[in-house]
Amino acid sequence: MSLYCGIAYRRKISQGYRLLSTYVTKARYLFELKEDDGACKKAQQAGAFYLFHSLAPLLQTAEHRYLVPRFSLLEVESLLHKFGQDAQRIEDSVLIGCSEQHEAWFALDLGLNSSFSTHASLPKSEVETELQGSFIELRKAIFQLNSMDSSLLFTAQALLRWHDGHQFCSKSGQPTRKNIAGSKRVCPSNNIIYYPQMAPVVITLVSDGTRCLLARQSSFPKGMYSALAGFCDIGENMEEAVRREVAEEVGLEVENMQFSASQHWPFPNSSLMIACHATVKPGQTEIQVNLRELEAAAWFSYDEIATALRKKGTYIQQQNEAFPFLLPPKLAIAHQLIQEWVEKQTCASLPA
Ligand SMILES: NC(=O)C1=CN([C@@H]2O[C@H](COP(=O)(O)OP(=O)(O)OC[C@H]3O[C@@H](n4cnc5c(N)ncnc54)[C@H](O)[C@@H]3O)[C@@H](O)[C@H]2O)C=CC1
Ligand SMILES: [Mg+2]
Repeated sequence: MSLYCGIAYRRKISQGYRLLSTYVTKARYLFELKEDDGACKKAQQAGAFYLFHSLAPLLQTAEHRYLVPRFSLLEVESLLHKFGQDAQRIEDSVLIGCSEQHEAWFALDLGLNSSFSTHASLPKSEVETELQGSFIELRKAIFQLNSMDSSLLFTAQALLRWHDGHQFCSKSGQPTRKNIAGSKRVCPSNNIIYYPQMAPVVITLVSDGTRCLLARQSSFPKGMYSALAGFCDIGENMEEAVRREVAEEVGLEVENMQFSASQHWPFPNSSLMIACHATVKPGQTEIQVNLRELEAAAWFSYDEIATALRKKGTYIQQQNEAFPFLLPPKLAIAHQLIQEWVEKQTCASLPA
């Protein structure tokens, strides 16, 4: 091969003929299904369906874990038929992901009102018997789900809830129509497109260098304390929201902050949790709790937090034990912030 030809060959490779990674082909495949109703409908044929009833996922118990069954299109169609519903109800389903082999995954709620079939919801307990599972409230199930299942079910529940709450155009009042993937809804009278929204929420672990600040709302489980959190106001960036929320909730001024990670959190509605660490000015650490927002807030020492992190057992077991306070569940990004803080404190205390 001549030198030129070799260079041309290399350029050809660099111009995108190289093999795309599995992640890239998966992302592009899902994008195509969201944009092309025909492709999405075709993907349903060989796809798999997660079933919900009034936003509770169908789960099967196996020892101390929950399994999340998936059903083929044929199985879902025969279930609908068995309970006197037309297969058109499948158009209420939403695309929630796909496997590396491009098996598309959908979620379908059998309990919410259907915009496609006049029938009401399927009878919950009979469907549970038929499918040998139970529809379990997601917030209760998260403690016994693995992270991949919980992430998929979080997305599914958030999307199903969004469609259920956005059946009409907020401008014309006309019924809106979802696309096959459920990635948008359109008003046929004015062509306004509605996209599923997440509300941005900042969550901050405030430290004064040796202690961290945790707070609780009356709605939290008994004894649980968490990092400070708050919805971003319109027009605010993350930094401004952190400063405002800390000032509002505990009367302190944040000095520095450092982004940590983010998380989709579907409870009670879809929030995008933007997590960061923040420090307050040394000497300016006197908490003044805003009792309109919080039930309590306090500084916690490294030892108290490290001991709480070492607590074993389920949430309920921990609650029953006479333990001064509980930390958020591992799945919550608040727990990750607290874990990071303890690791940082541990490293800082090691001899140089
Ligand atoms: N995943 C995690 O680790 C954690 C998640 N969270 C979540 O963060 C969210 C915000 O926490 P809060 O302290 O309650 O927020 P917050 O401190 O902003 O107080 C809630 C109040 O914000 C107002 N608000 C403003 N925009 C809102 C919106 N888009 N939706 C609902 N209310 C809005 C309402 O008046 C509401 O009562 C909650 O949904 C909670 O579930 C909270 C702590 C930990
Ligand atoms: Mg808050």
